[in-house]
Amino acid sequence: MPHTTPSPFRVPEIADLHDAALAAALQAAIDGKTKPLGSLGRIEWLAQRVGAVLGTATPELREPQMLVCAADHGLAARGVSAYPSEVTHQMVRNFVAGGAAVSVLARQHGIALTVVDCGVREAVPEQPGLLSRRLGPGTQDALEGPAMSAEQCEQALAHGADVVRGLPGNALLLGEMGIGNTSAASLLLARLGGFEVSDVTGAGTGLDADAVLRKIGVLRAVLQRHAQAREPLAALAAFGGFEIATLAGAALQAAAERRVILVDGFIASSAVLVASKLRPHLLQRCVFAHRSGERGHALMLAHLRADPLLDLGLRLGEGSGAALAWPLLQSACALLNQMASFASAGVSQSAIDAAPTARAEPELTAADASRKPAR
Ligand SMILES: Cc1cc2ncn([C@H]3O[C@H](COP(=O)(O)O)[C@@H](O)[C@H]3O)c2cc1C
Ligand SMILES: O=C(O)c1cccnc1
Repeated sequence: MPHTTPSPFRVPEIADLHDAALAAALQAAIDGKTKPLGSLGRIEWLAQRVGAVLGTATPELREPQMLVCAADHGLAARGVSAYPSEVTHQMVRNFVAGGAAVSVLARQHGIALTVVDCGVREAVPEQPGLLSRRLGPGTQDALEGPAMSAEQCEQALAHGADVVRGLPGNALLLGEMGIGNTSAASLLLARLGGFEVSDVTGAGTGLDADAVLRKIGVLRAVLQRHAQAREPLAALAAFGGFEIATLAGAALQAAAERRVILVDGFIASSAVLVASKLRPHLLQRCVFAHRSGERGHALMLAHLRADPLLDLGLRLGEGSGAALAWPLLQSACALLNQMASFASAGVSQSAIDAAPTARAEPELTAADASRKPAR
């Protein structure tokens, strides 16, 4: 049964988080800890980021929520994935039954898991842990027309925002499932990032080299078919999918509520890409969990000027990389809140004046991002 949206979607305002006094207080707290200056490396950046999002120098993460949005793609019938569309609903059942990678990792780390059927071809009945926000049995074939209508796109965004409003806690982890969705993510990145499609298209679930070339050919034709779809929401409607649009709405709402947003791999990043084109300050609330092995993710991260926490060669999706990175956020907060300071522990500080270059790495600059997509 289709879920009716309570109200039309209005893209929420997302304020600039920049707060020099808080950043200085966080830096002073980090530098005052009993360790050589800058020695916790990127964890110091992470403490800064989480503190900035939660608006305090003593941040506490509460009730983390993993949101896995699932849907099918009309384009999957064009042979752009190594697996058939049935796998989407089979995996949705697996998520809820607790047997998927993301189920195991979420359980291990005490992260609540909510799966949303945004339009899986074969509907899975609503049950504990599974919400139905279906917009149909998958998107249309993007080679024939837009993957979804403008109304469906707006509905999906509204669904994502609505689901987040109903979740407790102050941290949201983004995951997804949908056979064919690396194609949608590549299309969104090519169009919104201005990249050549062959530079941002990869093997997904495991296509061989010839099949990747055929996939690139299909995606190039889709881009030509929708040459006019240049605005973020027009591109989202043209290329899909329902799960990516729902995640984009979820990210916008989470950002408006000042939740920490932990982004998984290539596909979750594509939802954040769309959302950030609508509201650039959203990126101040994001932590990118890892650099996926999927071709295109390194360019996506560079385009977003993001430096991810992990680089493990993951190419799974589901939110698995976000769940793996989660304990690093917990550690950053624990260190900030529990480590002794030089003053409290009576430890002598360096005799040499603090060298500014030894401090936590600042955000990547545009120049850095183009120079070093890798860490
Ligand atoms: C068993 C299985 C479990 C998965 N879990 C995530 N994905 C991942 O693979 C899909 C994207 O790749 P493509 O665009 O090539 O279809 C998405 O569903 C993604 O989450 C899976 C894929 C499979 C086969
Ligand atoms: O990085 C991802 O999200 C990804 C990569 C390959 C297949 N599915 C997901």
